[in-house]
Amino acid sequence: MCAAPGGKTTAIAILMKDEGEIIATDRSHNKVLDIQKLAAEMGLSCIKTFKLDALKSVCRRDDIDTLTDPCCNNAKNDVTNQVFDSPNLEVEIVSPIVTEGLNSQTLEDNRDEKTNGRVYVSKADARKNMRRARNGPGRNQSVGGRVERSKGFSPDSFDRVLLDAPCSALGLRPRLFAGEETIESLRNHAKYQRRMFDQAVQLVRPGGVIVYSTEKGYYWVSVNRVKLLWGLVRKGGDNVRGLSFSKINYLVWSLSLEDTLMSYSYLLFDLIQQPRIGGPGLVGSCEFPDGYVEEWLRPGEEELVQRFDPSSPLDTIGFFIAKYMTAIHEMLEWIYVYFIIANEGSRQIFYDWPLTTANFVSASEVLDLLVHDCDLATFTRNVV
Ligand SMILES: C[S@@+](CC[C@H](N)C(=O)[O-])C[C@H]1O[C@@H](n2cnc3c(N)ncnc32)[C@H](O)[C@@H]1O
Repeated sequence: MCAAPGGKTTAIAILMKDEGEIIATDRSHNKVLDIQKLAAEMGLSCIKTFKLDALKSVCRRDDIDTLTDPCCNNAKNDVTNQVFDSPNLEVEIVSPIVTEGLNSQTLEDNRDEKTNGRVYVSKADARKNMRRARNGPGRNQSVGGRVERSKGFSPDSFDRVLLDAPCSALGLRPRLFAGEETIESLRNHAKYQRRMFDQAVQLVRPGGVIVYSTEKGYYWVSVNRVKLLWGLVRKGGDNVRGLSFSKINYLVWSLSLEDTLMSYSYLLFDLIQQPRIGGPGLVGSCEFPDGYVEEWLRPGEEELVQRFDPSSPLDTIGFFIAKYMTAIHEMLEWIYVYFIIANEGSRQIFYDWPLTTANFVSASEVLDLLVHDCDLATFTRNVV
């Protein structure tokens, strides 16, 4: 997910010796072309690319039920069948677009001379221009190409998911400190990334693996420094210099099952050890000026993630990686069960089940129930 321009995708394909199957998706049409181009340059053929908004990576249940969605017409088939046997995939042809130099000035440049220099741009065009400015034309700006647009994939249909979430670009060279973000924008960014993660959770099969990576400045900012920066924020307004509030620590926090969980899917995942090349994550919490407290990692969790700190002796950009494996992993015999209340179809209310030995049940029993949408009655009958 969020695969363009394809650096990690092609690296994975090489590790797989160009065997098996990799689905690489990105929401930007031109960037999907970049993945194709890179894969072709490297002579890799196991990569299939799609234009797909990561927030809509999972096809809707009614699409599965009504068999109308070409990508989801056979929920139990593997990815290959869902996607490539489908005759109805939409194919977009990109015509060459000239977007060189497109920036915030673009709207200004859209002046209609007949209106004496007054700017008239329809809202739709303005949005389109903004999108192009944000996504960029990609390296293939003068070359048209075919991009298949996916309508999403069935739940549980991937062995592994790499979500390389878009970042706020803080902590990236050359502009480590851009100072353009506001508290609100950073929080929204975190929510956006969390929604993507939620999709990844649904896509991966039980027992599968998710790797979440993002280029962030946040993780290399020490707790004290955050507090210091917040001091500056209070003084200087809403502009957070060089500081990006991020989501993965929050996710990890959720995954520690101490928070109200957004989705029961999180119950199924656990951080796992990984080859260590970066430093530990941040432990503690951060209080925002409005009183909101963001919890970071709990003691013991910091070694399960990797944080790359540009201010350390490592020659690195700010970066963060966490790897999750579903709790069905054989090493995990038990999981802590939360009550899931099927609140008229929505499973958003969670009640903590007191932590006693009696309340531990076999992971496979619970997972069987949780993975398949069960209602409270079934859950109670079978587990409680
Ligand atoms: C950090 S870059 C990915 C880098 C890539 N994984 C690599 O290693 O070459 C983030 C990507 O996320 C894409 N992106 C941003 N929002 C998206 C969304 N909602 N759905 C899909 N892709 C998105 C951007 O177009 C961008 O290509």
